[in-house]
Amino acid sequence: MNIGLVGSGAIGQYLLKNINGSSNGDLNITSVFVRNYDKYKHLEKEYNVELFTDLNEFLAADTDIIVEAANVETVKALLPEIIKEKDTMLISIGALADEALLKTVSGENNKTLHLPSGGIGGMDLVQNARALGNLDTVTLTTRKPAPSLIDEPVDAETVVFEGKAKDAIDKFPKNMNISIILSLAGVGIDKTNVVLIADPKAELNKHTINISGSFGDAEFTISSNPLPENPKTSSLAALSVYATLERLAENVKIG
Ligand SMILES: NC(=O)C1=CN([C@@H]2O[C@H](COP(=O)(O)OP(=O)(O)OC[C@H]3O[C@@H](n4cnc5c(N)ncnc54)[C@H](OP(=O)(O)O)[C@@H]3O)[C@@H](O)[C@H]2O)C=CC1
Ligand SMILES: O=C([O-])CC(=O)C(=O)O
Repeated sequence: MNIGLVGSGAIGQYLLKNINGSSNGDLNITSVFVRNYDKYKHLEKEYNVELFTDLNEFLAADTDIIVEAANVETVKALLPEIIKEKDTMLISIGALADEALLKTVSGENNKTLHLPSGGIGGMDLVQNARALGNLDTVTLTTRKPAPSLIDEPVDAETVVFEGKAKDAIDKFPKNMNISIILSLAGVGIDKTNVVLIADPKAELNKHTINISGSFGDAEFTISSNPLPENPKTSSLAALSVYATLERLAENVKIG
């Protein structure tokens, strides 16, 4: 499978290293879309990829899927064009809090949009629980090392946001993409509760999800190492893109 990558930061380079940098079955990143050619031209030789700065040329290249690992703004700007041409996988899922964009990309003539579970998991469970409309409450509590969330130092753990997912992603677009995948799987951006805690003692990104409905209730916690290249981002987020790509080719589907 030929992959076109948008964004070459912590997640993008993790994918390049683990897909092109190892002898890896069917996956191959062949094209990379960047906004600054000089900054990333070293990737061409390092990973045997072609760099593009023109979106039309990038989309015309021989790729089976586009994988985005850039940011929410880039998704808002580029996704409507990309999804007309190619199956696409997003990690900056927060862009889909924009209901007009979500409607545009869900259009009939579009290609398939894949949304990995990113820094969290259990999205199968959440979707099962809401299947007959009987999911009542969903709450995400995220605790991260304080510098990932706020610039000013704090001595004690501090709640920096408490409210609904639609406002969480507006205030923390680099940390709250998970609140939007959880909303899409569950009860929507207006009903999904979010608590965000900056913890000066934390070393891991810790996400606890509580749901309740007619099935019963569930609570699960993910503690993930931050990626060294971007500590805001959990290593599980990069793994989730990689593993979702691998699963595309499988004909036994789990979950
Ligand atoms: N869904 C989830 O669970 C999670 C989502 N994320 C999200 O994933 C995204 C990527 O994360 P991460 O790799 O850590 O971020 P980084 O900041 O490390 O990398 C972002 C990359 O995107 C590039 N980029 C930005 N704008 C554009 C553009 N217009 N065109 C092409 N490339 C662009 C940047 O290039 P440049 O050097 O030019 O700025 C950089 O290479 C972020 O939005 C992050 O918030 C992260 C963790 C979990
Ligand atoms: O990786 C994480 O822990 C979550 C994250 O940054 C996001 O959802 O934007």
